[in-house]
Amino acid sequence: MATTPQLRAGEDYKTIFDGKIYANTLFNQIEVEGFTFTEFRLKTLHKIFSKGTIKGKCLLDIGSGPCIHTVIPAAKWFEEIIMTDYSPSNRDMQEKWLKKESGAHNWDMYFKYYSKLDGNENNWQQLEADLRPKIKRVFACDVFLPNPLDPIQLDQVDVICTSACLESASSDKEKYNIAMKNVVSLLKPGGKLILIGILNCTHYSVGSERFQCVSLTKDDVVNTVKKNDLKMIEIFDDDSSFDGDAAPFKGSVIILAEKKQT
Ligand SMILES: C[S@@+](CC[C@H](N)C(=O)[O-])C[C@H]1O[C@@H](n2cnc3c(N)ncnc32)[C@H](O)[C@@H]1O
Repeated sequence: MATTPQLRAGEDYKTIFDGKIYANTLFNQIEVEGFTFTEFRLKTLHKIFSKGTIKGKCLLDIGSGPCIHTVIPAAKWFEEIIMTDYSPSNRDMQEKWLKKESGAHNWDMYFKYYSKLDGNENNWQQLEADLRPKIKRVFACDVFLPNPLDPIQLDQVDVICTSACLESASSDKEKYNIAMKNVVSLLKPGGKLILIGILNCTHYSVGSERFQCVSLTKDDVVNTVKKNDLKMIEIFDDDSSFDGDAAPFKGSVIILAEKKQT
């Protein structure tokens, strides 16, 4: 009889999570029949950033994992982009990509996809060359600390982007709310949050390990945003679902919100 794998969480991200396997499992393809989450994220982020209104000195990406797909279309609008993660394996993958070291994930198809959305397919290597020097720092981060970047004291930033992190880090809705509150404390009043959330997902797998996730509805996400000093600007949703063991979920949402002036 098949046994259900133990659900991993918290400190397991420091010891067990393998960023290389995660990247290879979820980020070796973009267009997958019946699975539109990746394309939904790329098209929506492209739409959000190509207006040229979401810009500033610093963009902070929270719980980046080994990934850079969220910040490619942001590069030209910011002086600096900071990537963060709780897992050392993910931060190592970030550093490898930045330093072009062996073992780095190959993100070429993502640069090609965005440059095609820009209507300038041949420009993808320029997008890559523009992004690398903008990512000046990769920090450790724990969304359950009042200052998630502790011991770093960062000036509040213009824009925060976070994708599938807060629900993966949280065991319940109360923790999800605390994580959101801590993350929003890093944002300037008037600053923008781009929150990418995966819905109705209880776990996801990385290799043979299964990680917990708090199951959220769209209303849960919207209500948590509104509870945390944020004003909704725009909401995008996708009803794509997936029932394979890698990440069973139903739906995803991207919220663009603004931190209220106090
Ligand atoms: C499902 S992955 C998402 C990664 C990436 N942002 C993406 O879009 O694929 C969840 C991420 O949350 C990170 N994470 C888990 N607990 C965390 C915590 N307490 N603080 C910050 N990040 C955490 C994990 O290390 C992992 O990279």
